[in-house]
Amino acid sequence: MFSRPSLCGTVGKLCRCGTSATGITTVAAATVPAARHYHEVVGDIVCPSQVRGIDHIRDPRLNKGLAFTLEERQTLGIHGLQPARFKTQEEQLQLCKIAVNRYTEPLNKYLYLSDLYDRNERLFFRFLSENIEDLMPIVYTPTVGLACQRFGLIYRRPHGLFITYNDRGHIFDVMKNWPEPNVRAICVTDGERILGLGDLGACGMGIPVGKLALYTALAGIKPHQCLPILVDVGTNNIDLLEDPLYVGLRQKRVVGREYDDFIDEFMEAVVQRYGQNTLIQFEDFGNHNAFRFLDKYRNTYCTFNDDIQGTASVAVAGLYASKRITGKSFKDYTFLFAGAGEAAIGIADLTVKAMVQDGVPIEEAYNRIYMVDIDGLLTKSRKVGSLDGHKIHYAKDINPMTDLAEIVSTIKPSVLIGASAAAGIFTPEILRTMADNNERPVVFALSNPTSKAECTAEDAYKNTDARVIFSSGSPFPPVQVGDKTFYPGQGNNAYIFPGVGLGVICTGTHHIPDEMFLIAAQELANFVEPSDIERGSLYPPLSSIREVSMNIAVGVTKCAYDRGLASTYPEPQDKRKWLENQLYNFNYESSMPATWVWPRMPYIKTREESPLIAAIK
Ligand SMILES: NC(=O)C1=CN([C@@H]2O[C@H](COP(=O)(O)OP(=O)(O)OC[C@H]3O[C@@H](n4cnc5c(N)ncnc54)[C@H](OP(=O)(O)O)[C@@H]3O)[C@@H](O)[C@H]2O)C=CC1
Ligand SMILES: CC(=O)C(=O)O
Ligand SMILES: [Mg+2]
Repeated sequence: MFSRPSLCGTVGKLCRCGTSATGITTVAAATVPAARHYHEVVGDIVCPSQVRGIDHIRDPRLNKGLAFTLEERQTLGIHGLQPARFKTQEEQLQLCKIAVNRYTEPLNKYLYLSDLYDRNERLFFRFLSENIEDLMPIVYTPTVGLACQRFGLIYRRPHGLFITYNDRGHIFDVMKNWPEPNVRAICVTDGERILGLGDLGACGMGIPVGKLALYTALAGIKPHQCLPILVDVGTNNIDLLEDPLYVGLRQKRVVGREYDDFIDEFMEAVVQRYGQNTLIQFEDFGNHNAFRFLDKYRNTYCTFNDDIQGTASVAVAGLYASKRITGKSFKDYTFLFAGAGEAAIGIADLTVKAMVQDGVPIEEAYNRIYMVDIDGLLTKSRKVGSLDGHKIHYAKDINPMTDLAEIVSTIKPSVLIGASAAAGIFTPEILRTMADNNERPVVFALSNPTSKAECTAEDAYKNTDARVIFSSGSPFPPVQVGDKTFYPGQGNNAYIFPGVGLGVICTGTHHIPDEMFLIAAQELANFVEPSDIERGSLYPPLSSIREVSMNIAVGVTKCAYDRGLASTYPEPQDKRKWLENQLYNFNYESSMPATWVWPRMPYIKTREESPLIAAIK
């Protein structure tokens, strides 16, 4: 149980369930109004028996499908509303598998899962968490990109909050309409840079919904503690503005002072509604805003930018793991980034930190990193203004070059990292040059979705005599070269943000230092087994990502207490166990009231009276 004052909530009446706030005290708690307990069908402690009849089945948080026992069906007044058969959650999971596999189109699988989420929350999350290799590509990249592009067509029910520019001055009031009182983690986007697909405006909502589904599925953070938000300030995507199916504000993006004031108000409203330590994950904002907001809010709010910091962490983990194959240390690497935006700069900055930690002097670390943006190599001779922000650190005193193939031939990088959203720019020629210059070239094609990757896994292996150490942002199928099959790993921030999120919200961390992302990178790299490397992957299999998330959360928790950033006290001794005790229960719980029952229909046999019913678990 997280250390927050309102642990249970039934609509509008003071709680008489006897539940008390946890004995753990937190600084955050002091900022929240005095603990008042309400019973609601929301949050952590629900009193399921208070929602009876068909409403019980219609509530996805209470619904268990055919797993309601005879006693529960009697007690809840739902007897007869379902067929006679009883099914365990395990049987239901088997059915889900059959059902989702009936669809061949990924978008139809996405819709099936979305319906399941609306119907039966625990079944959805258990299904997702136990089948992550098959289902992550559906709820996340690449299919979530398609779902965003078709958002106006497929939108059905609210999975998050839309706050539009018309709500300025009233954002707190809009936030009050979200029914959950105990949100701990928000993922927010303004839809300006959705994956590598550009400005999708309000259709970008699919991204925070998908990210937060992974918070639960991969790190066990309770779903009611997660809130996806789309701040709708318009879109500059002309196709969307002209599309009759577009569901967002039909106007150009609000910019400048008005936009900044709006985001300021949003941040303040989050704190007012949910407390100072509410985690706010910025996702898929445009480049020019992403860095500004990170700099502006990182020391005053509990916030991080996933595209900058989460991506940095997963990529640096891959670099750590690559050293085990190349046998080199960071000081022997030369890095070339195709892209100099959120992801690339984030990775470069954290790589510098990792190199410095490995004993490389900071100037030497910067010297080892070359970057290319849309205008070519970052050089000192560039016009003033074209080296804005963080780019300046990586500009080199060499002749300008614009052709990536020429740059690769000249710089001779040992590591080539793509985060450009420019599909196919790692041409066969470039990959062959990487192989000519390195015994084991390292190539990351991190852009999402699959259609935006700098190269395919197949191209990477086939143009390097299969010597490449490869990873990609979106999943690629295994590649067969000769008699060997390679299983490329997925260099995606999904390995990082759920574990960081768990550690941060459990500890009530005030703000999140970069150090936590370096710790996360090291935890992830430590989890990589020789067998993963052997099969061609720099990352552990997705099926073990829940264990990875827990290790990351433990590392983040230690850091939060060591650095005095935690506000949940007392400090737990056994941090892993303490974290585990706060996780979501993916299994159905009893729907029977603890102390009293409605009279059962007298002609129905009880478990004891009927051997048939007694056999049902
Ligand atoms: N795998 C993962 O976990 C993640 C992957 N990504 C992916 O990375 C990609 C980029 O995202 P992000 O960094 O946020 O976007 P940004 O818009 O911040 O950065 C894109 C960068 O690519 C540069 N660029 C564009 N076209 C080319 C080109 N043809 N050659 C060289 N450079 C080019 C841009 O140049 P300029 O600066 O001049 O505009 C810019 O520096 C997206 O596809 C995104 O999905 C992002 C986050 C996480
Ligand atoms: C993975 C991710 O965050 C992105 O592509 O934007
Ligand atoms: Mg992103």
